[in-house]
Amino acid sequence: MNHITFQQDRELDFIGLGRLCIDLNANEINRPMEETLTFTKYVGGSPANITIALAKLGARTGFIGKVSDDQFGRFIKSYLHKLNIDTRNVVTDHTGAVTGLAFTEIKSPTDCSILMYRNNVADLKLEAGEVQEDFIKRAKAILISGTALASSPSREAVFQAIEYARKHQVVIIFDVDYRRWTWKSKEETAIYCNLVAEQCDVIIAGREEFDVMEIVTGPEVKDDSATAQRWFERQAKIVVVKHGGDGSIVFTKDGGSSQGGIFPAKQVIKTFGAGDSFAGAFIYGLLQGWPVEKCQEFGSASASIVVSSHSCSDAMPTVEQIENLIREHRANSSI
Ligand SMILES: Nc1ncnc2c1ncn2[C@@H]1O[C@H](COP(=O)(O)OP(=O)(O)O)[C@@H](O)[C@H]1O
Ligand SMILES: O=C(O)C[C@@H](O)[C@H](O)C(=O)COP(=O)(O)O
Repeated sequence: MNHITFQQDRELDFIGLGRLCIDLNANEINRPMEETLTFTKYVGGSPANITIALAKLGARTGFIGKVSDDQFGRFIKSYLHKLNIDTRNVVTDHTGAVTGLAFTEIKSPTDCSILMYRNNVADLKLEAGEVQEDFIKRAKAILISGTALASSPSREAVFQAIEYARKHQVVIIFDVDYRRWTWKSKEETAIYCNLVAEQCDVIIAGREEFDVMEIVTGPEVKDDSATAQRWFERQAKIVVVKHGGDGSIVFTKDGGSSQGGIFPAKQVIKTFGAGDSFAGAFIYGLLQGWPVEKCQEFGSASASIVVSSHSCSDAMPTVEQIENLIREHRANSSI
């Protein structure tokens, strides 16, 4: 029991909506970008990573997005096919738009940053008329990535998807996924993210992301419990506040909360990807009907595996890998 009721008669467990991009992760780790010579190419984009995480855990998944009509767009689509992610609503752009690129700089395990190239990107060109109602109604849950709200027409496509999801009782999950380069101002981010969050059943964001959303609404004092309460007065049943290496707190509408720590990684390679792997495994747990504490533990263990790896998407773990890590951790803690 976890406060979320999924419609059981659905062909798909989960649909991700938003960007399908490329991550170019520095091969020479512990160096600044200026001195980096080579990169490895992976499928990336936060909602893509989350959907890939769920697919690797065995969920039946699909995606709504737009890719460029070039080698990168084709690489992304074929990667999704290999993981059995339904791409019937992944549209190909024909206006000359490009794939967003995220170059990652791994200066040290704790000092990582991302250089994003996002001019004229295909993902933000998804139009409301391209979102298929018939596809959304086949799913138990849909994830909205906040970055898809950064400009039109993708912004309207999100609102269209939410309309269809609500009409067909598809659980709506919002990952705020704030990438400041994509937005004109924090106020713009706050206004659109708040408009979406008030229609969502599950909201997942870092403390700093909630702070951005609270610029226009308050409160002045930043408090996780007060933040969650504000969304429980709307549609939300679960609010997750992420705190990086300090773990996370999951709040539920009935007044419950669960403070979760992390699974310390043996070797942290980089910190990005933690949020996406956490979200993927957490949502997987919700779909299984697990209590939120178990979903949170599963998410944290998944994040620990991804921060120990070079990639985000490729490194998303299987159920067995996560269970092994949790078992190992318990065995070590009881020594
Ligand atoms: N260095 C780390 N080692 C192990 N787990 C981590 C680490 N950093 C984050 N996590 C886990 O991943 C979750 C999400 O991380 P966070 O950094 O808050 O998200 P985001 O990547 O979206 O900013 C945390 O709540 C925690 O469980
Ligand atoms: O989201 C992007 O466009 C880049 C991602 O693919 C990248 O790997 C990343 O930053 C992961 O984000 P996080 O999980 O929020 O740390």
